[in-house]
Amino acid sequence: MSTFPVLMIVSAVTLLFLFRLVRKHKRDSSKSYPKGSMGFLPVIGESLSFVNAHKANRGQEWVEERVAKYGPIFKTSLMGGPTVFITGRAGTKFVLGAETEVLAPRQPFTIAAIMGKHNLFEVSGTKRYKPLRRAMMSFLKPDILQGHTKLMDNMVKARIDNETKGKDTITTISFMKKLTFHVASQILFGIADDSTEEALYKEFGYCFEAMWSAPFNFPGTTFRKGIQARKRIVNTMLPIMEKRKEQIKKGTLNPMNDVLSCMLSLETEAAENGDHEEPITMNEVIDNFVALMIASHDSSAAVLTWVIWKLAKDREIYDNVVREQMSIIEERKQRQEGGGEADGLIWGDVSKMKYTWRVVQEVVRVIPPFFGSFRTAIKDTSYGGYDIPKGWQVFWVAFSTHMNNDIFNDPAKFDPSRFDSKSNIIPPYSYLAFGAGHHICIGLEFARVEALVVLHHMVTKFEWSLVNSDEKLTRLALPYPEMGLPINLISRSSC
Ligand code: HEM
Repeated sequence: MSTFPVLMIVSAVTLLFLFRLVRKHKRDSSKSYPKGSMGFLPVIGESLSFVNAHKANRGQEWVEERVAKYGPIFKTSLMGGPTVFITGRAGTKFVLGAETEVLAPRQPFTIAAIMGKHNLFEVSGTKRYKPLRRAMMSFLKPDILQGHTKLMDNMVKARIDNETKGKDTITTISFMKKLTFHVASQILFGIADDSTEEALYKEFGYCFEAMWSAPFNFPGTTFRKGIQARKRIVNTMLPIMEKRKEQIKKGTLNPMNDVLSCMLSLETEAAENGDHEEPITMNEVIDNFVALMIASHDSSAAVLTWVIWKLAKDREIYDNVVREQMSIIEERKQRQEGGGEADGLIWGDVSKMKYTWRVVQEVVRVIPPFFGSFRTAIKDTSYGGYDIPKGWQVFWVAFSTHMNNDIFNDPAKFDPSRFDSKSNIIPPYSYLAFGAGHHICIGLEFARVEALVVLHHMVTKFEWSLVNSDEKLTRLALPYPEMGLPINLISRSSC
């Protein structure tokens, strides 16, 4: 065969390639990208240096170094992709207030694989986001949660009594993880059977580890163990969900019983009514069960652990919290004597725990459970004079407003009174412990009630001291005490 046609084809392809390259270069050189370093290694970029700094609780320094060098908007390469960090209140407002059609939350590969492709974080920016969020919110709104306060109170009290019986030391993080998992299982998901809860607790433990592991799906890897655990979770939950769907259909189960039933009832209703909105599918319910369990219990456990730490460190704050909680007990006694509500906390009691809640808010201002999080540009966009091309990641950072002197006066000082809304107004997009804008945490009210109920029982039952007074903070995604925060418990009856 003559070589001429082959040469012609090769030349044409080469010319086309060169033409495209020049066009791309021209296009790119007309763009203005933020300053910054993409690291030396392709794909890895600056991921290792960021993750190491983050783990050692030097994430803030890592960001501040780059802000000093490149400005409040800088580029880097993280988790396999070009990433723009946007700091400060106006920048945070841009990121968190952006429509999901422009910037959508997307999780790194390992997290998305564990939570499933239909989870709320992954589907934002698609038409499935709104019906799913609505289904969850129908249970998580305050007027529905009110009805569950008593049950939560009984459950928390019983679990704390049981888990501390005969013990004078507990490891706070594992104690709180089990407690918040228990509350989430029963109240959020209606799982009342202890052995199912225990089995799920173990499986979710593998899932957590896998979410932050290297994405290698080979036998024996942490990621593979998480994927297998997820499969077992699905196998455990599917028959439970099928049974519950039947009960809702027959009218023997109130769909407002828990968030899982809310999602299942929408599936049932939409399927029966032939609604034009596509019904929520079983796959969507299961993925969002996994995502909600992960979103709900670990963050609450981390927050409670740091509040316990703070209360052990700061006697004045601790005394103020104790005073408020003891007054709730006093009021309850008076209520009972007057023939009112029987034993136990009710919604009205929780609403009075204003100081304790301000302490929690201040703890998560100083130690935000989420350092920040990713968005992905769904289309080309720009901010602050810089272009952000489609596909690039954008990262918002909580401390950049939490530690800003212009927003929080003397930000290094621990001062719960900043959250007293009568004397202070915190500008929008400044306090980011629970996010802000379109994706603000839907579990905030649940987390608030849970934290207050747990703290009520802890401070009215015990005094405590830290086993290691200088325990360090380490971060995976969430902030954990390096040694799990062991504390010595002294029962109040023996104080
Ligand atoms: C103290 C505990 C909690 C903290 C600190 C927390 C924090 C956050 C933050 C910072 C976000 C925003 C993430 C972003 O914009 O990228 C968020 C979103 C979310 N949280 Fe929470 N959360 C907590 C408890 C809960 C609970 C109890 C639930 C469920 C019952 C929950 C469910 C969610 C969901 C589903 C979203 C995504 C909302 C959306 O994209 O529309 N969280 N949370």
